[in-house]
Amino acid sequence: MRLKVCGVTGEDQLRLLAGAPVDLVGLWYGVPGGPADLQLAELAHLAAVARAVGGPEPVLVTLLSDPAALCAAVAASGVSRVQLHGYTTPAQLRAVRAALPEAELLKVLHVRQGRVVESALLEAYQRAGADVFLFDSVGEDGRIGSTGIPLDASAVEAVLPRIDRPFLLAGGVSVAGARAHRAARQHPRFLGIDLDSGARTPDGAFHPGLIREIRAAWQPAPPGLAAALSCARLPVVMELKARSAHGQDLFRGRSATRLVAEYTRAGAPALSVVTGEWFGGSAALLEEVAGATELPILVKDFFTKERQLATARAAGAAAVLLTASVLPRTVLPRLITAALALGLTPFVEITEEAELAAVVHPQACVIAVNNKDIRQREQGRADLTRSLRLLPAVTATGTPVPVSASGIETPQQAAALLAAGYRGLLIGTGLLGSVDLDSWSATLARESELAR
Ligand SMILES: O=C(O)c1ccccc1NCC(=O)[C@H](O)[C@H](O)COP(=O)(O)O
Repeated sequence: MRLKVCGVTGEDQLRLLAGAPVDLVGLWYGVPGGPADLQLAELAHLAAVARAVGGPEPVLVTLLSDPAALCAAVAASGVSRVQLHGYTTPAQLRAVRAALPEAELLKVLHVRQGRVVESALLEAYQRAGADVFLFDSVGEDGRIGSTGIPLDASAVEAVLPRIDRPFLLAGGVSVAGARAHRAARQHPRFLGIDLDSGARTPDGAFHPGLIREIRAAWQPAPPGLAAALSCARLPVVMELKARSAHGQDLFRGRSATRLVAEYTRAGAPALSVVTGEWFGGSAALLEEVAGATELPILVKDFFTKERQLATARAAGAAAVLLTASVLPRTVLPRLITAALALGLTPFVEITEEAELAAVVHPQACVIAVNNKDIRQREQGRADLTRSLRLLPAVTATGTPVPVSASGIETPQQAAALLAAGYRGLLIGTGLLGSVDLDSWSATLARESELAR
């Protein structure tokens, strides 16, 4: 993720920011009346200092859209990134592109009253040669640039499907604001954030500590479930399930937040949260877990409708359980497609080979074999040989990460399933019941190493 700080006016600020986690600094030029507007000579001087201190790279931030004036500023300052902050038209941007073929052009998209003002022109800006988009909020009075007003997340998300350029987010960027922009931060084209007021103390001075905190809060979440399992040393989705199928309390007085911390320390690449009521789950449990982690979260519930998937997505799910044995053959494909459209990984659980016939887009799904049977409310014994039997059929679908789920109690059983060819495991009761989670995962790591 890249972090840009805007409105730098002095050498001392540049030197301070050179020691902070900042990638780009915005130097204002051609912003009449703007509090940080610079004369051409000042712009050239600060750009030279920025290069000399070897810190963040300068960006020329301007309301100008006249190609000749912009060429002169670029020539005088040597700054090759130009942020067109005004209501530049696609035709003007095309002319700037022609005049500055080597420059990186950042086009600002203004968000006002819940919508992107330039929404109808997005494709035209892309065709005209914009390299990067930067979403920024507009004041009630029409004021633009460093307004300090939090950016409207839903206005941004509404246009993201039409954007094929990287994008930055600006407008009142703060630690607290990161949560609202979770979906945008996870978008593959998310490039970073741009801050001004959020980077300063009340007296207007830049504060590296604040910048560091904001950077940490906005860092995009790790990759989705399949990628997280593929890269993990211990590819175990660690589950938070409040009660067993027999009503036994599995949390034993531990809060969800504490369990998240323990699982994270034990090396979990992803978490599963059972929200289903049978297992003592709830939306509040998911909310607590989502607030305590940036790991991908699988939500386990009986999803039967598209709108339930959207609710799970909004609550922080990265993946959703779709249980093939309880969903009608016509419904499963629809839910898989809907989940994918929402940016969710379908975690499709099967218990028989025949259930695979209804799994569409298997390459985009994580397919898991459940060793228990949900139709018996998981009250029967687990059968791990089912996983071994069904592995060839699951692998043949092309799913990137075959998973074995449920009833895995010991690290030795887990290691044997990985050695057999499973790329991921899902474990709840075995981990929640273990007296020493760190030693459970260390044993699994050792056993897996030996099995290799
Ligand atoms: O399997 C389902 O359809 C289901 C639906 C709603 C809530 C929970 C559901 N299954 C429970 C589980 O999947 C298990 O908790 C999970 O596989 C872990 O099992 P275990 O390691 O044996 O606790």
